[in-house]
Amino acid sequence: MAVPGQGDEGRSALLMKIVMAGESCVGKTSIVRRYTEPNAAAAFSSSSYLATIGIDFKVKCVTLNDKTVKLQIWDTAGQERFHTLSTSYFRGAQGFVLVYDITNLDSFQSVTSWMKDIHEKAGDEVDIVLLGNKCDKESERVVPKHKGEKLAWEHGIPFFETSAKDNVNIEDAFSVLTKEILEKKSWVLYDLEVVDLNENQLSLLYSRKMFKDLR
Ligand SMILES: Nc1nc2c(ncn2[C@@H]2O[C@H](COP(=O)(O)OP(=O)(O)OP(=O)(O)O)[C@@H](O)[C@H]2O)c(=O)[nH]1
Repeated sequence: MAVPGQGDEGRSALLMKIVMAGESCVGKTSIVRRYTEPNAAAAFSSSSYLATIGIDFKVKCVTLNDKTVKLQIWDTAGQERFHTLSTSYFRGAQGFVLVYDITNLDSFQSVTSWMKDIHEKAGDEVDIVLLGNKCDKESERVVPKHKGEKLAWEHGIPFFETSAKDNVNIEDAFSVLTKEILEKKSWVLYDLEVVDLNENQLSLLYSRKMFKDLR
């Protein structure tokens, strides 16, 4: 049986493009690191914050319904000056992790605008999971949990409160999202070959192949 993240990277696999979305500083990079890097906890030993410049992505292989699935997780920059660049990566995504910060009201109020961007660029059929991150900071909370639940319910999407810091609900959120994507009956997966052009930057060669029989 395939072991997630071990030894499957080189093999042709079903591929899902997942994009992180949400305002700056809500924790998108921290969530991706927590999910894809086993020792991500070390990242929280420092109080420094490095904004994502441009775009980055990580790859993680998981096994779903006995299929090896390569998750390509794009981490976009939330800063306004990168908005056009970030949203240009929405096209072709099958899933989105839309994040706000429970200690930042503006980040919650911008969720609807991010939803609009997602549907405009990626269509109405994409799967989205809404995360209220930094739930370890209960004393600084300004967005009640029920407001996040209500918003997610209005959009018909799953919702989790998460903490990248304490590793709360991160695995579950990605698991629910990837299962929803895989369960779509009329779904087409693209096999993308990721080419490492140099040590710092990655580019993509898209070789489109249809996978009709997913089960
Ligand atoms: N307490 C706490 N802090 C967090 C959590 N997630 C992220 N942070 C902190 O919040 C700050 C911003 O985190 P990032 O992951 O860089 O945020 P981002 O959304 O990727 O920001 P941009 O790159 O600007 O879009 C950093 O100082 C993190 O350490 C969390 O769950 N709990």
